[in-house]
Amino acid sequence: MSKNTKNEEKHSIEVAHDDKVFASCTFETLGLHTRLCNILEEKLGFKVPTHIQAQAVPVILSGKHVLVNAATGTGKTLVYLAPVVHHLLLQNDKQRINRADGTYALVLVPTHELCMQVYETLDKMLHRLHWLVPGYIMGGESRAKEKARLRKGVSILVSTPGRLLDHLKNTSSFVYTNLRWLIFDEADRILELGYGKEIEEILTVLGSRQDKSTVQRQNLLLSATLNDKVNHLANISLENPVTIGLDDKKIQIKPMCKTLSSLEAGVDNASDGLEKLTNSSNGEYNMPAQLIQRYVKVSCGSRLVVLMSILKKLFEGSATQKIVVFFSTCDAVDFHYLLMSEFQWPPNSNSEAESRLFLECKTYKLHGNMDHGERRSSFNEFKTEKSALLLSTDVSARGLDFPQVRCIIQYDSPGEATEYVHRVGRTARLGERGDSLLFLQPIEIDYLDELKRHGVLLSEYPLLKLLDSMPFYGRNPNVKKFVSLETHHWVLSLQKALESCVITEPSLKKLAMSAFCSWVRAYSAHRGELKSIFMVKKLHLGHVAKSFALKEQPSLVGGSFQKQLKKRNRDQKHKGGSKRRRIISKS
Ligand SMILES: Nc1ncnc2c1ncn2[C@@H]1O[C@H](COP(=O)(O)OP(=O)(O)OP(=O)(O)O)[C@@H](O)[C@H]1O
Repeated sequence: MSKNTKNEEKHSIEVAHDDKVFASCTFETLGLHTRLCNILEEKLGFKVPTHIQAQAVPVILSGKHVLVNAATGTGKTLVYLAPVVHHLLLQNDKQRINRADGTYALVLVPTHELCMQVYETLDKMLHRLHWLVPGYIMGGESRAKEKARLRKGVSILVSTPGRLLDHLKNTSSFVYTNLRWLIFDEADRILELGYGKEIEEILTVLGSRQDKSTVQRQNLLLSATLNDKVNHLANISLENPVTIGLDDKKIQIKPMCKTLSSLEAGVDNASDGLEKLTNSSNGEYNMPAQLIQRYVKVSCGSRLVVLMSILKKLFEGSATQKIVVFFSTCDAVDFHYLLMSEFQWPPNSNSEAESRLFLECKTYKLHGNMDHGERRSSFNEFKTEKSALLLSTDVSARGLDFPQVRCIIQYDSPGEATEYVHRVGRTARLGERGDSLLFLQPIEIDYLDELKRHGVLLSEYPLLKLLDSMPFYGRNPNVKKFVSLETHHWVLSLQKALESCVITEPSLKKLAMSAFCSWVRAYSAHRGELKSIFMVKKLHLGHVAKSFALKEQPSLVGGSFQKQLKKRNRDQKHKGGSKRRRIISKS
């Protein structure tokens, strides 16, 4: 948690350090409207603020521009929503607010799911305040319906950047002359996804309005991790900001001459501001203290078997088990989803009664290539399940609040350390316990040093112990213990069974081949220093194929893929930069 004692002194808030999550004050003592405090308790069940809420809410109430950096799952959503609702309640006490006033607060978020999630919290907060209208707009929804909603008036609007810009430009009935708050939630991710240009345009459109208007604007930026792009966004959007949750070493908001879009393209690395940010990118992350973080070292060809075994063990070991597994591509999610929904055990069983699914759990998937309806129902259903498995790309990595997720498995490595932090942040939220497991191949083990640079330390998962304990092993007393992973009886048998399943099911085989191809492409798209850890030329493509339960590397894919790789390398040399990974995992 933050060490920003200045703010604590300023607002005389006593934050109890004996409790790791909650502060020893009440929402009233933070200065929030009594009506809002009642709603927080009765509608949301929030009795006392979390530490970050206790620290940040009074500062935000004071009207300052604020940059908030706090660990995942510490309640940052309320940090910005509560002061906005408070001020609107006060305003309404003096002069009635109505829909025709248009939008008072804009919340920008990177993904649809986060948009819905923030909207739902807001909706609960405004339940009894009928004159304050919550709303959301986001890509993929009907523009006409959104236009109609905006025409009627939305007091607090949650949006993804592209769609907001669209309405700012094209919906003349969208009233935002009273806009008082502009909030960027998961600010770094918005920029990671390539929305830099849209953000600049949004700031220009809203900024020019602000010049003409008498309304005073307060801008807020929030994220669990920061990078040079957030520094730049902070620089162009915040005036004399208060930073909360940051020590001075971590970030210095310093003028930078670059545009957000040039930062996205990795152009002009030699600016003054970037020097400061190199320091910030070496800084330690705020991780939930109770999170148990481990890694498992697995050679490429055994990855699938190990994943399946660990999942089986976890689901059989507990009646209520909620797990999220992260993959690097949509194709990989589709393949593993179908495989896990079809793969039977024991294999080749004659009797239907004897043969069951290898993983007997409810399985969901979530990625950006799914249609909106499917994506929404997956998200909502997994949220309400007590025991289930979610296979996902990084679309779930940011901000999503799935209750009671006990374990995060990063089957494909996250790339930058910030992504690691957000992925594991889907568990161990608000002081709850949680485990995380990172898969690494022996050739990738230096990634642990990259995490260590940010103060993230992982212990090794006892893999052989797990494999020795699998039931199949018990039936074969002649097998020697302490054999290597690749020659382990359980591993060999399960791999064989998985390969037979894939080869006999054409749709599965097709998905495996596409997933193989996009996996290697994603692997080759790691940026900067990570390129020396995740080196595609060190991969044995035959073993990669095995990890998709393919007996051999698909020859067709291999040839064309090598050509694609060479072309990509040539293109990157010409462009002098890499736009890379986010394009593939734009989830
Ligand atoms: N004061 C509170 N009392 C009880 N629960 C709370 C309180 N504040 C927030 N929560 C709950 O804590 C969970 C995490 O909150 P939230 O999603 O805002 O965290 P976050 O810091 O934004 O996480 P991330 O960095 O992953 O986006 C949510 O389920 C939210 O409802």
